[in-house]
Amino acid sequence: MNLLEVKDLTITDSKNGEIIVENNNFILKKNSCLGIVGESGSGKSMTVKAILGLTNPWLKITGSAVFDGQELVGLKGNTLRKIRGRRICMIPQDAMTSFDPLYTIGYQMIETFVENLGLSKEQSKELAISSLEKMLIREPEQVILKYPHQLSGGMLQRCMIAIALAMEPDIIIADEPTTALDSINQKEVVEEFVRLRELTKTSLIFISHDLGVVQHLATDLLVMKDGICVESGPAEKIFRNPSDEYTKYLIDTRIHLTESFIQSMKKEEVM
Ligand SMILES: Nc1ncnc2c1ncn2[C@@H]1O[C@H](COP(=O)(O)OP(=O)(O)OP(=O)(O)O)[C@@H](O)[C@H]1O
Repeated sequence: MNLLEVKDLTITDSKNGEIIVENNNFILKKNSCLGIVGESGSGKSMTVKAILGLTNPWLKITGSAVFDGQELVGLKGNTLRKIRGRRICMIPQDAMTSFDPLYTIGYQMIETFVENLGLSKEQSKELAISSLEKMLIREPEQVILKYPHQLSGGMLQRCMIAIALAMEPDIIIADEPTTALDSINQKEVVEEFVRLRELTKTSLIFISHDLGVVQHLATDLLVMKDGICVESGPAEKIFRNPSDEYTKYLIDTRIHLTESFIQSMKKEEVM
């Protein structure tokens, strides 16, 4: 079943007439993961922000994005805010800036659950701890007492994923969630997303410029370049037999990078 159906989504900067994203089309099926890939500035973030009504007012959005039977393009105020908070959750690039430095992680998780799920403070605290446990975070009772600066970027990102998990949304959108992390934390966070997909029936849109990251998760792919979708379809098929030159380039660079990484690891082993 299609959960989100995007048709001819176009974003134009009304200040200068520049087209930022042109005629984007894709479908997110229930219980699937759509990977949106492409280099920086190709329009990946803009595409999802437009769907969620998070773009600046001078950007004109045309086309359609139907979520569970409801058109999102042109939807205003409270209705969209409710969908955004509860049914579609967005995990940002940098968790460090998403948490308020003045409050503990627990306080912020509890506030979110009280407000969005209508739970009591006590129930919200229990949910905070159990959702951190599901993300295999050790000593969650201690973690919720910490302030953001006392935790690593990877840990904060895992807390973000735990919040999204607890909200049980229909869709989680993760916008380059590993970009701000070092490679060890990146690997861990990707593993959390794999676990999240196994634990829940939540559908996922995972944005990344790194095909290697997406490869572990995506069931479907959308490849973007200069605001245009150059290729889309089942991930396995695209990885096996890409039809677009740019997709081929992305896959080749990825293979090259992986090979040089393996070679450098071998060298270190010899030394
Ligand atoms: N507020 C804005 N007004 C006008 N143009 C914008 C605005 N924000 C971004 N853009 C432009 O839109 C284009 C697409 O940006 P977008 O952030 O979607 O790219 P991206 O593929 O997500 O890149 P990244 O991986 O760096 O996040 C860029 O050329 C950018 O300069």
